[in-house]
Formats: sequence, structure tokens, C-alpha cells
Amino acid sequence: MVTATLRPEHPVPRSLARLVDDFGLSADGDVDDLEVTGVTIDSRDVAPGDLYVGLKGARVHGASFAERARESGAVAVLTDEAGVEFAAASGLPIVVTADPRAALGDISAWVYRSTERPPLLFAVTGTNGKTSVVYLLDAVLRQLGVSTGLSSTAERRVGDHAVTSGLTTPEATELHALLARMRESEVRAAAIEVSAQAMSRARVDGIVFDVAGFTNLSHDHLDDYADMEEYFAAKQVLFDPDRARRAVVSIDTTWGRRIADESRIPVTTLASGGPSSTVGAANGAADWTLTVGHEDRLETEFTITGPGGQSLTTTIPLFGWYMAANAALALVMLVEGGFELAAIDHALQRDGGIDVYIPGRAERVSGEQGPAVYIDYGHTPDAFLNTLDALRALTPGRIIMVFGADGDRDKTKRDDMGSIAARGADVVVVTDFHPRYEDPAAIRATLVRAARRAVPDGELYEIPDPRTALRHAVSLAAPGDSILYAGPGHEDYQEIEGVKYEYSARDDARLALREAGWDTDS
Ligand SMILES: CC(=O)N[C@H]1[C@@H](OP(=O)(O)OP(=O)(O)OC[C@H]2O[C@@H](n3ccc(=O)[nH]c3=O)[C@H](O)[C@@H]2O)O[C@H](CO)[C@@H](O)[C@@H]1O[C@H](C)C(=O)N[C@@H](C)C(=O)N[C@H](CCC(=O)O)C(=O)O
Ligand SMILES: Nc1ncnc2c1ncn2[C@@H]1O[C@H](COP(=O)(O)OP(=O)(O)OP(=O)(O)O)[C@@H](O)[C@H]1O
Repeated sequence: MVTATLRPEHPVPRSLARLVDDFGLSADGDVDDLEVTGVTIDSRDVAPGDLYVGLKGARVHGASFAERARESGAVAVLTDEAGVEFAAASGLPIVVTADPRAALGDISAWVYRSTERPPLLFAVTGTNGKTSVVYLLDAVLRQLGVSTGLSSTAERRVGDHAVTSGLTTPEATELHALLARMRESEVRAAAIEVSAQAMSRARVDGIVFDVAGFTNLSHDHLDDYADMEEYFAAKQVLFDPDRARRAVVSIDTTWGRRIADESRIPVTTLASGGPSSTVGAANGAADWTLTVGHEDRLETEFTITGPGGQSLTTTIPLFGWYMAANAALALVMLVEGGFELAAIDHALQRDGGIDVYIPGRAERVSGEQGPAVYIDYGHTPDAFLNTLDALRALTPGRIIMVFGADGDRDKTKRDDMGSIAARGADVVVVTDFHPRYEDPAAIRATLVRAARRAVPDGELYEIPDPRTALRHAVSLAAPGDSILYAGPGHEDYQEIEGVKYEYSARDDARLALREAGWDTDS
């Protein structure tokens, strides 16, 4: 599936010969009179006037798509030595550099002039909470009257124009095009989600963020990284002076404490406490602290208190300590980005709290009557721990949890996911998520085994089809109960053996509720 990208609508042509000179590249073919108006690494995304970059991939060399790129209007190819042979048949001039991926950020910035008058740039990294913080930043900025842009796992957005995202963090070509589009649209501030993979694969190269935020670090992606230390190191790079000017770091995990201690940029710390906190407010050493006030299923009240006793009390229309922690991080990032706390307070009081919608994050799809049903994007042990802990405090009845695990992704987290679900919920329904190329029965078996080991006599069902699993959960639920369907979040597909089948958990849950005679949110 190729997703749409946002590019400048009125690109300014750049001389290819000048690019070759400025970057010390070698050219095979005549580049003298050529101009480029864009750059992409995907032949399916080529626009007329593009420089097509053929990257060596895990499956195939991108240069082998040069002919397709030419048919779509590419004017030249940039590739490595190995790619020259593949690109030759296209007849396009070929520009060569030893490591095109390493050059991609700077070259994209040059083509799109994206570093000229950029918006105020916020970056958010961490295992869980990145998307949430990005949406929270965006919401408060809008409430302050600022024109915004964002890049998240769910969507890329410039003003009110949005497209669905492919990756969490776009490749450098797409990201610089997005920033150029933001400049065209007079966007003043942008929030960008930065994954560890993005740092490891040079996707945010060529950008210096004004404020970088760190949420937390917990078990995930150990298919990509050898261990937690390597995973941490990938994220820590964001807090170097050539990547970010200043940082706001949650020190709820010891990893955050390390970033705060080891970083060479100014760091403001935040302590929120909470169930997975390993440091927390208890050590009293943070610049800002979070206190959670009244909580119910519809909103959470919280206070942040900072240097000199300055404070702000507000609400988010979401449940859970962890969402308040995400909001606190967003607010402190805004303060570090130059917005005055008093102005933020004024806007939030005027609007009755933070006016945010985060697609598929603890999103309630049920109505007033019947069980509460939440669709969530949680797919890590720590996400399970936090959402279940928050839900327990708000659920007078039973918690029924429906979940599966990603195929072809970190298998080592499945045991913890199964056992945390069994311990935190009253009933678990194990189902299929995205099996990809793995045997779905084997994925379920691991989750079921872990759940049984943790709670041997727990109520557990194994139902492969997610639609049937959800209906079974609804049939078990009564008013006062909560159903937490963790995994699919905002997604509108299920991926099986390379094919993405249409499936929206949010829509299906609404349908299942109506079938059972309960009302829904819409
Ligand atoms: C493991 C990994 O990172 N793979 C990425 C990699 O794929 P690949 O090396 O297999 O590429 P390939 O299919 O061999 O193709 C080689 C080149 O040919 C190009 N191509 C390919 C086919 C075609 O028709 N035309 C074409 O031009 C491709 O754009 C690519 O440049 O390059 C592709 C192009 O950019 C990425 O889409 C792909 O990300 C895959 C989809 C992926 O799942 N990545 C994950 C690990 C990831 O990055 N995740 C993080 C989120 C983590 C979180 O949950 O927090 C993220 O930031 O999204
Ligand atoms: N601060 C937090 N601490 C722990 N878990 C959280 C936190 N914020 C969100 N979560 C859980 O993680 C899930 C994913 O949240 P979110 O999408 O904001 O994180 P993310 O870092 O963007 O993840 P991804 O990159 O996979 O999209 C949520 O649905 C929730 O279950």
C-alpha cells in the first residue's frame, strides 16, 4: 500500500549541476541544464521533475525502479555504485554517492529549501505516547491560535489538510517535502513523531528540532535492536546538539534520567509517577511535576507545577494517568518552545480544558448505556500495564480485554503482554492482530500460554477472527463493565501474508454494540 505524501504545491526548481557540485557527487550523463523540483526514494511517489533516489533495500535495490521513475517524470537518478548498473537502462543521468541514505537528509533539505524559515519544530520520541503527545501539542497550539502541522503514525497534516501515514516517521525525502509544504502554508509550529528506526535510518537528518521530548522507554522493537541498551542508544541521539536545541525529558523511567544526565543540550525534566515509573516524582529532583486530580471515564484533571511554584490545572477528555503524563510533557515542551504558561492557561480555561481528539488511543466508541468499549493502539507490555491500571480505577464491573500480537515483529514481548493482560483484566480474549507472514495460531498459543501461566484459572477465550472475538467480548459484558480492545487503534486494515485487508476495529466495535442492542458514540 502506498500512502499519499504532502509536497510543496509550488516548488522552486533547483539546478542539478549545482547539487552535484555542492555535495561533491559524481555524475554519469549530462546534468548541466537539468533542474529538479522534488526528490523521492519511491518510484510510486515520483512527480514530474523529481530526482529519484535508488536505495539499496532489504528486498530489492531501489535503482531497479529507475525506468518506472522516468516514466513518471523523474529527470535523474541518485544511487550508489551498486545501483548504477540497475539504473542504466532508464537512460536517465545518474548521480553517484557512496551512501545515498546518509546524504538523503541534507540533499532533501537542499532540494526543498526546507531549512529556510522552518516552523517551530517539536520532536517527540519514546516507546509509548509519541502519537498522543504530538496530538496534544497540536491541540494546545491550535487553542493558542497558532497554525500547525504534524507528522504521526496516524497521519501527516498541514493546517486542515491531512493524509494517512505509512511509516511512523517519514523517510527524509517525505519529511523535508512536508516541511516545505508547511512553509508554503504559513505553518508556525509543527509536532513530529520520531521513532528509533527513524534515527537509525537517517530519516530526520538535516533537521534541528527546537524542542525534543522524551516520554519513556520500555520493551519493544527487540527484533530491530539487540537489547534495550542498543534501542536506547538509537533514541538518545535525538538529544545531541546537532539534532535538537533543547529537551523536555520525562524521568519516570531510568532511561529518561540517563538522557537528562548525559545530554549535551539544555534539559528540563518532568516527573509524573504512575504504575510503570521507576524513578518518578519521589526523588523530588524534577523541574516539573504532575499531580492527577479528579478522574472519570470521560476526562482527567491534572496539575503541572514548575520552577518557582508556577502551575497550571486543566483537563484532558481521556482517561488515565499516562495520558495526563503525555499532556504534561506537551505543555512543558510548549513552555520550553517559548509559549507563556499564563497564555496557555488562559486558552485552556476559555475552552474548558485541552480540546484534543487522538485517533484510536483509548478511544471510547460506546454510548451512555451498556458496557464501555475502548479501542486502543497499545501493543507493548508497558502500554497494557498502563491502560489496564487506569481502567481498573474507573470500572465498577469487570474488565474484558481483547488483544493479539503483531506477527513479524519483536516476539520477545509476547510473554509479558499475555501475562500482564491476564493479571490486569478479569477476562481475556486472545485473537489475531496482524499475523503478517507468521502462523497466527503460533502467535496466539504464546499469548495463551503466558496468560495461563500468570493466572491459571483465569477466564480466557481464544478466538482467531477479531470480529468474532469482539462480539464474544460484547456478549459477556454488562453495564458497568469495560471492554479494552488493544492493538488496532486508528488502523483500518489487518495484514495477512503481505495483503492488507480492510478492517476498522472502531467501526466494527460500533456495529457489534448496535447488534447487541447497546448504543454507541455516533
Ligand atoms: C525494515 C525497514 O525499515 N524497512 C523499510 C525499508 O524497506 P526495505 O529495505 O525492505 O525496502 P525494499 O522493499 O527492499 O525497497 C528498496 C527501495 O526500493 C523502493 N521501491 C520499492 C518498490 C517499488 O515499487 N518502488 C520503489 O521505489 C523503496 O522505496 C526502497 O527505497 O524501506 C522502505 C522504504 O522507505 C520502508 O517502507 C520500510 O519500512 C517498513 C515498512 C517498516 O515496517 N519499517 C518499520 C521497522 C519502521 O520503521 N517502524 C517505525 C515505527 C516504530 C514504532 O512502532 O514506533 C517507523 O518509523 O515507522
Ligand atoms: N505515556 C505512556 N506510557 C505508557 N503507555 C502509554 C503512554 N501513552 C500511551 N500509551 C499506550 O501506548 C499506546 C500507543 O500510544 P501512542 O500511539 O501515543 O504511542 P506511540 O509511541 O506513538 O506508539 P507508536 O509509535 O507505536 O504509534 C496507547 O494506545 C496506550 O495504550
